[in-house]
Amino acid sequence: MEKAENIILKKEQTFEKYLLVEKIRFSYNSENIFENLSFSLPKKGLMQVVGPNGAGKTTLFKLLLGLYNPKEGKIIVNGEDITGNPRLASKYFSYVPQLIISSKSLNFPISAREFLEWELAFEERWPRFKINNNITNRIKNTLKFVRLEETAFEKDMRELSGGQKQKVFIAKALLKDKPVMLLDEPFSSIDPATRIDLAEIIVKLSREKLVIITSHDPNLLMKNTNYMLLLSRNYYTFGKPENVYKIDVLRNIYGGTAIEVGDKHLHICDEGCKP
Ligand SMILES: Nc1ncnc2c1ncn2[C@@H]1O[C@H](COP(=O)(O)OP(=O)(O)OP(=O)(O)O)[C@@H](O)[C@H]1O
Repeated sequence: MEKAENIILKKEQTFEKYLLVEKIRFSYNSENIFENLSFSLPKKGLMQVVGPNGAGKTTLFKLLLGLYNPKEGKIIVNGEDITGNPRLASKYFSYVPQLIISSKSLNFPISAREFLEWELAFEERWPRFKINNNITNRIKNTLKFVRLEETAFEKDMRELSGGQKQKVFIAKALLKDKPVMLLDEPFSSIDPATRIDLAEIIVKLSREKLVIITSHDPNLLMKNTNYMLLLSRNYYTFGKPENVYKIDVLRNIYGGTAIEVGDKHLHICDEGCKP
């Protein structure tokens, strides 16, 4: 029989390849979004998923969250096969969806603090859950961690700016304290100053957990990025930025809108920039 301490050790073991995506094939209809997609990540750090509209970034997140079953392949977290199983996936992942600022559904008349209290009440399974000072303090500390100004804690969410709302949603995900955080385009519709603020928060988080973000502007976090997944339909490259974030790879993905500026600074042109 196995000794008790061995069993405990096994339970606490962290696999070096903490998140393993293995040979994923996925399609919504006849056309494959992913074909043989594989990558692996350690327990901590930052990965940026970069690719043009429709490349499959959000689909990848939905696969990680177990919301879709791939046609082939597996997703394994810390040795546990979570493929197509949202309940198992929710043990490991928290998710901040892309914030669509124009969405009326985000304009609910509830304060940031109340919103998070409700979130926590929903997460806690014990029936006598009551909001007390400890819970309120935990929420306030989380809101401070994401650098939401204290004057915004009690404001209705509909009065908050896009950046402030984004921070509340990151705080909501953080309260769940899951080992992997997925952020879908956290910088979209956010003003430049708040982007820098958010970027610093993301870097801080990536020292504690695995953070995966999708982005159209990888340069903002490039210095602190440990891995990149560059995606376009049926083509992908994965690796450390110094090995994969190269102009020829970007041109494969973005075509002529990928440009090299000055001293090897890579840039993906949007509407306001002419290649
Ligand atoms: N539920 C669905 N049913 C059918 N096709 C879908 C569905 N969801 C997404 N798609 C298609 O799959 C492709 C990948 O979509 P996805 O949203 O994952 O791309 P993305 O890289 O996140 O794009 P964006 O940068 O615009 O957010 C797109 O062509 C999209 O139209």
